[in-house]
Amino acid sequence: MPFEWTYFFSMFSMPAFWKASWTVVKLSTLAWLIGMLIGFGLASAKQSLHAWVRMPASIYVWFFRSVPLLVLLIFVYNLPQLFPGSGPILSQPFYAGLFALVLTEAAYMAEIHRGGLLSVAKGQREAARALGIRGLGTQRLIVVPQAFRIALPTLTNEYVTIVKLTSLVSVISLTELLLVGQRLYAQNFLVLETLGAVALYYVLIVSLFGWLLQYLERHLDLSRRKSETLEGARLQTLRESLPASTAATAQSPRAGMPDALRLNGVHKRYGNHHVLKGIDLRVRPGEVISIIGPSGSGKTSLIRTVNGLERIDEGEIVLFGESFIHAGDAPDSRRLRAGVRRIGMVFQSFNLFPHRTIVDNVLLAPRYHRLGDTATLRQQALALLDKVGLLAHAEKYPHQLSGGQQQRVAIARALAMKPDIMLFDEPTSALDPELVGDVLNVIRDLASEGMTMLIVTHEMDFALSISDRVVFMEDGHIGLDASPEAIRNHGSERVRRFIGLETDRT
Ligand SMILES: Nc1ncnc2c1ncn2[C@@H]1O[C@H](COP(=O)(O)OP(=O)(O)OP(=O)(O)O)[C@@H](O)[C@H]1O
Repeated sequence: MPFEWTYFFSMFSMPAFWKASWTVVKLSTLAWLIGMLIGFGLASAKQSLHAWVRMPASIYVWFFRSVPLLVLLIFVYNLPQLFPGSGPILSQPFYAGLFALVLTEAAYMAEIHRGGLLSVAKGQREAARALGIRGLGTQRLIVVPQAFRIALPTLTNEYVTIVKLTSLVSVISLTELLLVGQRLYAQNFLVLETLGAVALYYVLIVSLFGWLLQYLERHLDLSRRKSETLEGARLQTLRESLPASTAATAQSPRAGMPDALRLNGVHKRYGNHHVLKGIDLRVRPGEVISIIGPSGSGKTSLIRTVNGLERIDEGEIVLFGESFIHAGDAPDSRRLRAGVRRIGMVFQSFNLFPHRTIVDNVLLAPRYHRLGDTATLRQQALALLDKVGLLAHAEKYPHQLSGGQQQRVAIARALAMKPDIMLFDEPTSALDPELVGDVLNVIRDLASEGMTMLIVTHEMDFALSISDRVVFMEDGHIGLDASPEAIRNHGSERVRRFIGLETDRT
C-alpha cells in the first residue's frame, strides 16, 4: 500500500492537531516551570543541615523517581474516588496530567538543581558571609543565579523530555497530539501517515522551544559577553564625576580607645587535630600586623576565626572592646553579622562573584545592607575601583581580568562596606610573580591611610616593610610577636632563617 502523502500533508491544516499542539505546549511549559520551582525547593531541602528537612525531601525524590509516570497518571486521575473534594480539578484530564507530571518532574529537577548547587564553589558562600549577607540573601543573589546557569542545559533537556512525556497523558483522555492521531487512524486505518504527522508535530514543538531555550542559555553565558575597557576621554569624564574615595577609616590610636581586636586564649580543633593552641593577640586601631609561619602552622585558621568563618572551641574574640565571639555561647547570628560588617576579608582565591560585573561585585554588599541610595553607592563603588586602579574595567566580568586585577577588585569589594579592620588571607599566593606588586601596593596604601590590618602572607620583605608587628606562628602557637625592627636585630635564628634574613649577625 503506497504512502498517502496528500493525507499526510492535510493533517498540518487540521485545527484539531493545532489545538492539541497548544495543549502539549501549555502542559509541558507549566509542568517544566512548576517542576523547576518545586525541584529547587527539594534540592535546597536536601542540602539542609537538619535531618527533619533533608529526610522528607530525599524520600520524595526517591519515591517519585521510582513510580512510572503512566501509573501515576492513572492514579491521580482516579484520586477523586478517594478524595471527592479534588474532583472538580483532578477529574479534568489537563489538571490531572499536569499534577502527575509536576510530581514526577519535581523529583528529577531536584537532582538537576542539586548538581547546580553543588557546583557553586564554597568560597562564594564564604565571601557572602564575610560581607555580612544572610543565608537567604546569599541564595538569592549569589548561589541561585550561578546554580541556575550551571543547571540550564540539563533543564533545557528536561523540557524536551516533558514534551514527549505528554503523549502518555492520552491514557486519561486528554486530547493531546497522540490521542487526536489515534482517533483518526481508528477510522481510516492510515496508521503510518497519521503517526508520521504526529511525530512531526512533536519535532516542531521540541525544535521551537529547544531553540528558544538555547537562546536563553546563550544570553546567560557570561563567556560570550564582550569586555569593555573604558579609555581616554570617557574614562577621564567618569573619573571627574566621582566622589573622593572614603574607603579606609584612619584610626590614630587615642588614649583610652579599646583595642580594635583582641583574641583571648583561642583554641581551634578540626576533629582531633588541634590547630590553634591558645592564641592571645592584641591589635590596636590603625595597627598593621603580618602573620607569617610555616605551612600548616595555623595562620589561615587564625584569620578565619576572627570573622567567624571558623568556629572556635575555646576562648574569646573581642571587637572594639565588646565581646564578639565567645566559645561555648549559643550562636548569636545578629551579633556575629554586626561584627562581621566591621571586618573586611580578602581571600587567597579572590572569590569574586563570577556572574556579576566588577562594579556590581563592589556594589552588591552595600546595596544589600542599604547603606545608601543606589546612585550614590554606585558612584562610591566606582571611586573605590579607581582607587585600586580598575575604573576602566568596571563593566567587565571577573573572568575578563587577570588574577592581580581580580584581587584588587576583591579588596575594593571589602572596602565598600567601610570596614574598621581588614583581614588578608595570603592575598598574593595565587598570583603570578609579576602581578603581586600591584596588589601589595594597594595594601601598602591602605596601611599608610591608617587601616587596621591583619595580613597572612609569605611575602617576607613586604611584611617587614609595612607591618607594625610581625607575628610568627608555629604549630598552632604564636612563636614570636615583635616589630620588624626587633626581628631584624634580635629575632631568633629560626625566625630570621624563615624570613630569609642573614643569620650571621656579627
Ligand atoms: N577545614 C579543615 N578541616 C580539617 N583540617 C583543616 C581544615 N583547614 C585547615 N586544616 C588543617 O589545619 C592545619 C592548619 O591549616 P592552616 O590552613 O590554618 O595553615 P596555614 O599556616 O595557613 O598553612 P598555609 O601557609 O599552607 O596556608 C593544617 O594541618 C590543615 O591541614
